[in-house]
Amino acid sequence: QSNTGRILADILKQHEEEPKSRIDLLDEYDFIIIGAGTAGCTLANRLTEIPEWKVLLVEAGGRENFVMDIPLLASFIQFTSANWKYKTVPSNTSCLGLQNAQCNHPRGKVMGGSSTLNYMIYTRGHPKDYDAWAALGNNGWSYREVLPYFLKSEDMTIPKLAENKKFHSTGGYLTISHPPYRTPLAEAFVESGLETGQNIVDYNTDTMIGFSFLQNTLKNGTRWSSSRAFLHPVRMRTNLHVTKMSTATKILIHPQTKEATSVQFTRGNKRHVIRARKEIIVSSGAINSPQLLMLSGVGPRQHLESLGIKTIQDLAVGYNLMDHIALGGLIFTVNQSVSLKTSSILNDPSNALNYFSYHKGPLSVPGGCEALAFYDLKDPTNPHGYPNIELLFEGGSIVSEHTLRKGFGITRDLYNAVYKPIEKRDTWMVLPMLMRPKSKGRVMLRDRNPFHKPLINPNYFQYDEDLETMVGGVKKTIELSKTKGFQKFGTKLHDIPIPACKKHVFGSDDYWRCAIRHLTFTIYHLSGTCKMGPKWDSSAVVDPRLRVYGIKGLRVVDVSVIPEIPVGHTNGPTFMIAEKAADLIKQDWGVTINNYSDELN
Ligand SMILES: Cc1cc2nc3c(=O)[nH]c(=O)nc-3n(C[C@H](O)[C@H](O)[C@H](O)COP(=O)(O)OP(=O)(O)OC[C@H]3O[C@@H](n4cnc5c(N)ncnc54)[C@H](O)[C@@H]3O)c2cc1C
Repeated sequence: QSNTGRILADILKQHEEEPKSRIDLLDEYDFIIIGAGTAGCTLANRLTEIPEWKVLLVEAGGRENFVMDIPLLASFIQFTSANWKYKTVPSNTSCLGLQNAQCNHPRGKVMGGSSTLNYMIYTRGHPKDYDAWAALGNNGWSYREVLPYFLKSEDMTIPKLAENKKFHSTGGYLTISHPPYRTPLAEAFVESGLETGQNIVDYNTDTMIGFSFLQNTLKNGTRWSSSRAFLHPVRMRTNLHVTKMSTATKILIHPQTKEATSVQFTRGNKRHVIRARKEIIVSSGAINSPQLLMLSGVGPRQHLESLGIKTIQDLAVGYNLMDHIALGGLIFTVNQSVSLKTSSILNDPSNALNYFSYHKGPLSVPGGCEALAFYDLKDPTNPHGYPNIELLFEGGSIVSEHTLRKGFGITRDLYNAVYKPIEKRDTWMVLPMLMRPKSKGRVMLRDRNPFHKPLINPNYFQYDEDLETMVGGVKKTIELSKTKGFQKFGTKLHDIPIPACKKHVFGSDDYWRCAIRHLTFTIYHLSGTCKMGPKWDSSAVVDPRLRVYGIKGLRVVDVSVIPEIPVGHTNGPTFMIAEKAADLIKQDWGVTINNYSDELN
C-alpha cells in the first residue's frame, strides 16, 4: 500500500467505524445517555449488551477524525469546535500569569468527549483513594471492589506488565500501551529516579511510589478514545442509536412524582423531546452534568431560585469541584538536540511518513508527555506511600510547542519576558502536580440559558497546604535535574524570573509560591460536582448506586460523581465508574451479571 493509501485508510477507518448519527429517532427508548464521553460511550456499549434494551446516546459534539488521533497533536484539538472552551472566573490568588487571570479549561465536545482531547495517560489511582470512598459510606467502592472493573475494560499490551494478572488483564476494549517512540531525555528522567534511590514501578498496582514511563490509552500508536474503544466495535448493534450535534437542554422531571421522564435536546434548529422508559443517565462531565441538573431544577435551592428556576430537588449540585494543578513553565534547557519540538518534527517529512506508514516516530508520543514519578513528600522513605505529588515529565516544553502556551493562555508579556529568549533551545519540562488537593471549588449557572457557559470557580489554594506541597514538588524536580543522567545533556534550570515574582530571590520558596500562583496549570481533572455519598451526607448528589437523590429514573455516571479525587489522572477512574455503573443498572433492572467483585474473593 502506498503512503497516500495508508493515510486514506486511516481516514476511512475512522469515518466508517464510528456509529452514524440517526436521523429518524424513536419517541421512546429504555435508556437515554446524555454525553458520549469517557463514561457515556462505555455505558452505551455495556447497556446495549442486553438486546431488548433500546438505548439513545445524545452527544453535543460531532465526529472524531483521524487528526485527533495523532498523539503528538493532542493540544491542537483545543483550538477546534471539539472543545467546549471553558474558563475559570478571574482570580486574584491563582492563574495570575494567564490572560485575565483565568485558567482555560478545555473539555471534549466530540464523540469520545474529553478522552478525544486528552493526553492519553492511563492511571488508576491508589488503593487508599477507593478505600477512602468506601469509608465515606460508599458501599461497593473499596479498592478490592473496584479493581475488577478496571480489569474488565483493560487490554494491556505491555508484555511485562500483562504478566501481573492480579493487576492487569488482556482482551478488554481499552488498549493500554507504551508509545512506540521515546526521547533520551525520558530515559534520563527515569534514570534520575534510580540515581536518587527511587524504584521503577508499575504505578497501576498497589505500589505507586517511584518512576515509570507512561502507560497510555493508545492502540497501534494512535489515540484510543472511549468512542474508538467502546463504540466502534458495537456499531452494528441495532438497539444503539446515536444522535450527534445534539445538545441536551433540560431533563423533564414531573414536579409531583419527581420522576425523570424525558430529555429535551436541540439538534440543528429543531427541539426534540424523547421519553425514557427506564432511566435517564447524565454523563456530560464535571461541568455540564451539574449544569444540566441545575437547569432541570435539581440543585441548591437558593442558587436556582435566584435565577428563577423552580427547585424540584434541593441538592448540593456543583459543589465539591476538584482538580489537579501544577506549576507550568518549570523548564530546563539542554545542549543537544534530543527534545520534542513540534515544528521541527512536522517540518521533517520523514516523521509524517513514519507515522502514516507505521504509526511510529515522534508523532506517536501523546502531547509530548513521556514519563512520571509519584512521591509521598510526607513519608519520603516509604516505598508504599500515598502520593501527594506527581512529577509529569515532558520531552519538550511550552517553548517547543506553541499550542501549549496558547492552550494555557499565558499572557504575551510574561511569555515574551521569560520564555521567548529560549525559544530556539532544546528543553524539557516537568509539571509538578498536586495530588490530593484540600481546596474545593464550585460550578454555578450563569443564567437560565442552557447555551451559556456556567461559572467555574476552582478555588485553587484555598488551603496554604496545597501551595506548600507544590513547592516541595518543584524542589524535588530541581534535585532530579542535577543527576548524572540529566547532566550528560547539559541540563540547566531556566532561570529568567517571572517579572511579577522578581521581588523574591529566584529559587527561594517565596519565589516558587509566587510562580505557582502565576503559572497555575490545570492538568484538566475537573471532577466531583455531583458527589456520590450515603444518605446521611448532605453534600451528596447521588447515592452509591449513582441514583440522584429524591428523583426517580435519573443517574449521573461520569467523573462528577467522584467524592474525593484519586491520585494520578481521571480518565482511567472514569472508565471504571462507567463499567461499575453498567452492572449496578443491570442489577437494578433484574439482569443477572457476573459478579466481578466476587471473583476476587
Ligand atoms: C485536554 C485534556 C487532557 C487530559 N488528559 C488526561 C490524561 O492524559 N489522562 C487522564 O486520565 N485524564 C486526562 N484528562 C481528563 C479525562 O479525559 C476526563 O476526566 C474524562 O474524560 C472525563 O470523562 P467524562 O465521561 O466524565 O466526561 P467527558 O469525557 O468530558 O464527556 C462528556 C461528554 O458529554 C457531552 N455533553 C456535555 N454536555 C452535553 C449536553 N448538554 N448534551 C449532550 N452532550 C453533552 C460532551 O460533549 C462530552 O462528549 C484530560 C482532559 C482534558 C480536557
